[in-house]
Amino acid sequence: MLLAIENVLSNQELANVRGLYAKARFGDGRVTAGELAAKAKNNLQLAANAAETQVLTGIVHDALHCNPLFVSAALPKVVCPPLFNRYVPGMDFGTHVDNAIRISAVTLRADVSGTLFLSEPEEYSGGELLIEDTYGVQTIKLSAGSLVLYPSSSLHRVEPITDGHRDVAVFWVQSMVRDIAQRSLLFQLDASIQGLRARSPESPEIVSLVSTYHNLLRMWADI
Ligand SMILES: O=C(O)CCC(=O)C(=O)O
Ligand SMILES: [Fe+2]
Repeated sequence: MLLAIENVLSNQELANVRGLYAKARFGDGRVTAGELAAKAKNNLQLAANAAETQVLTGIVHDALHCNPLFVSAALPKVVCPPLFNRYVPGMDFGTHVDNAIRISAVTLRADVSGTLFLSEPEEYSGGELLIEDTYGVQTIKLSAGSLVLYPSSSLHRVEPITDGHRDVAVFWVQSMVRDIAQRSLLFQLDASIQGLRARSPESPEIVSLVSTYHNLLRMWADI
């Protein structure tokens, strides 16, 4: 399941993040890449111990956990501290699949990968995120403050940047529901319940659908 979520960061949060990016000093992105990804990865990254990293991590984590669509789609058990990346002209990230296990301040199994866009699409050329999913290759370039989520098992790449710079925060989620098909069903069911609630709040079926949602979650979730 590939899902774009708009306006995950408010204008104020985005301005704060961009202010911190403007002050930050970036190093080589390969320091956190696994053996295979290191060959493909060609970008800049904020060090985990840089002064700005902790503040940025707090802003992104808070925004994610407050976003009902993110919570419903990812059913997060653990979200790793994001990597704060910048791509300048000539940089790219070749085709790869993300490591199954991410080891950082927290160790997790990567079920869901996320890119939170911090630059506007018109601020750089190239730099599309290409993700192979069941329906073919999807090309993603979202507005600043928006997010794409995709299964960590997907092959993906970032096309070379030819002008400007592409700032993103990338992160991985270990989901309470490991199985992607089960997670997708729960997401669809939750979306239907929210739609029904909005259109017809008095529907007696809501109680039974919510019960079904929770009973499926009880059956499938590991916490
Ligand atoms: O920059 C992106 O959108 C994705 C980067 C990526 O694939 C990675 O860091 O593993
Ligand atoms: Fe990746």
